[in-house]
Amino acid sequence: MAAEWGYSPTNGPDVWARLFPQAGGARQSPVDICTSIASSDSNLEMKKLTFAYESQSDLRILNTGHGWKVEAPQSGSRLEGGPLGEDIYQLEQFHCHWGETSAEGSEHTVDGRAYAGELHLVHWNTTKYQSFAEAAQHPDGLAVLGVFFDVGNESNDEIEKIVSTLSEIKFKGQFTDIPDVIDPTTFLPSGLGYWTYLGSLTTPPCNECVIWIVYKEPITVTEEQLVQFRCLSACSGEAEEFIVKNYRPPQPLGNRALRECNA
Ligand SMILES: Cc1ccn(O)c(=O)c1
Ligand SMILES: [Zn+2]
Repeated sequence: MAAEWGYSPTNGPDVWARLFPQAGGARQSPVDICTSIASSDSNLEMKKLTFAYESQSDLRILNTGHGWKVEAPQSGSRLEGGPLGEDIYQLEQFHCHWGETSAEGSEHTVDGRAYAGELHLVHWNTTKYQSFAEAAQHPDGLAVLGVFFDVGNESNDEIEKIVSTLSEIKFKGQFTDIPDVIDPTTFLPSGLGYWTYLGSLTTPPCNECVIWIVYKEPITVTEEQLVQFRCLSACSGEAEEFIVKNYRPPQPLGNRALRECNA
């Protein structure tokens, strides 16, 4: 039975490549965003990144054993423009990465600085591919919007809708429906400037199929909300092994272009 990957010293990011060869590739994510080498590109300003999401209720949230994930296949959603060429990408799911304390937790870092967490809105290329699974096999198959979390005093109402369900999915494999209406647009910061580069999934099998779009401006969550994330269990049974961290550290950017758009 393949060893279960995770984030501990014996099954974490340092050893993923043994079981998942792509994890050792040259186009891996996350990366440290070195702002001094980010190049602005007028094409990104001209072809504005646009998104349109539906508000949905009864979305299913599950405990994957590596965190929470909201399944949000939205045939009516559209992410296009910016670095996405002529293709239209559709929302599939969103989830989050966090750390043991709020001093860490994001996957991407900015000039070496980590944020307290990072939300990923995962989309797939419906112009070229017939399914999410097929898209994940191609270099332009997925587009992931990354949004950093800063810790502040105001609770994030949309994140609170997620937090309020976590007691029902304490154990790996459990799922429930989020009764509240979720509007993914509310997860996005007010300032829409972003960095973009070609990368990968940040969890095994680490397919090199993602066009990353990481917003510069963080959104705010509270420490209490992050504490609730850390109470999820990585196990399905009684043995409680809390998911206190589920972020992959930055990988080499290599000779990849890092572009920015100050929308
Ligand atoms: C599809 C996928 C899987 C894992 N992660 O972390 C992502 O951000 C996207
Ligand atoms: Zn992710």
